[in-house]
Amino acid sequence: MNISVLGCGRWASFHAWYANHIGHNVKIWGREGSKHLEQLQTTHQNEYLSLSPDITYTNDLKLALKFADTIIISISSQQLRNLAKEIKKTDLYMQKTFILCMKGLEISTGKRLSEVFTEEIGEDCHVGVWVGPGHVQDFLKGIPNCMVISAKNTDISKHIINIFSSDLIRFYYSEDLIGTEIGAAAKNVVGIAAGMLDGMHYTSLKGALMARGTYELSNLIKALGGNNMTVYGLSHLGDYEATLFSAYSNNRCFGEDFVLNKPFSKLAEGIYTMQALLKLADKHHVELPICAVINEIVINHKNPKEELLNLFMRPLKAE
Ligand SMILES: NC(=O)C1=CN([C@@H]2O[C@H](COP(=O)(O)OP(=O)(O)OC[C@H]3O[C@@H](n4cnc5c(N)ncnc54)[C@H](OP(=O)(O)O)[C@@H]3O)[C@@H](O)[C@H]2O)C=CC1
Ligand SMILES: O=C(CO)COP(=O)(O)O
Repeated sequence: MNISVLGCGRWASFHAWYANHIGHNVKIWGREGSKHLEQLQTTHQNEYLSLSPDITYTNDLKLALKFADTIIISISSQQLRNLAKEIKKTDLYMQKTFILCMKGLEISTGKRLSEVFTEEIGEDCHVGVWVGPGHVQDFLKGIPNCMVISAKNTDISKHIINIFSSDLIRFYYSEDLIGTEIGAAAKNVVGIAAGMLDGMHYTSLKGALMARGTYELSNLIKALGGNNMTVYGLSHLGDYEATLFSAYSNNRCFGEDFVLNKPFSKLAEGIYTMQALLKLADKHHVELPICAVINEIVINHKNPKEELLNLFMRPLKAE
């Protein structure tokens, strides 16, 4: 089957590798001037992986959309609306299946990525999200993982699972798109908090962080109309190992480097997501103490140790 991958960074290149690995024909699209695209095109590799020479490349969005009926998108979440507008202009999206492989929320609106995409494109295509734990580095070593697909309609999820199942990735589907997307995006904020604890040598507080992180997110998911139990599934709690404990997690590394005053240049989606989550929390009258504290530290430059200790050592409160 033909698969197009829109995006050519860390996770998009993994998707291209994976689709090729399980026998699909793959075309990668990158925007005009993309250094990532140029590197892949000329060397067939990047800092994470090597790609088969069978994979083709383009910076022509129309060519990428014509190539396949199943299209993976993995770019930075804040750019999805712009890309969706470009896709809309091509008129080449009808009846295709778009799979959003990103973890974020739109900072200006708090909207989930499937909402953003559907708002721009309309209902003439199928949209699913593919999230859950997984790092390129682990998959490339052959270590399998479980991931989750969600869509408005379960038939779409099952269709995606049929195309992409393998011994390397075992899929589950979730009927709770709201909980799945919020959970996937929010785990990055908890990952930043975990990295800060690591940087402060307070790693043992990660147990409390996990207990309280799931609790506060479950309240938000419920208020948004999702299932509060989804937070304990693959998209959120199931991704804690890969984010709160993994040396490969950009979000955890960002948090650690932040408290150590070291620069961090890779994409840490949690920085944007925490701001979107706080808007949602405000609108729906839900408290998100962990998100609020991380926001105070990162955006308002409050003292990390003081803020995090205040968070966990708050006055008497029933669990
Ligand atoms: N287990 C999982 O499900 C994982 C999910 N992710 C998610 O994948 C997403 C991407 O992360 P990652 O690959 O690390 O990020 P990278 O920074 O490595 O790649 C981002 C890509 O987005 C592209 N891009 C940015 N803006 C635009 C735009 N306006 N139009 C088109 N392309 C654009 C960049 O293009 P350019 O090449 O020009 O810079 C780059 O190719 C994130 O949401 C992340 O959370 C990441 C890892 C694992
Ligand atoms: O989502 C991921 C692992 O499941 C990747 O997390 P980071 O973006 O923090 O590296």
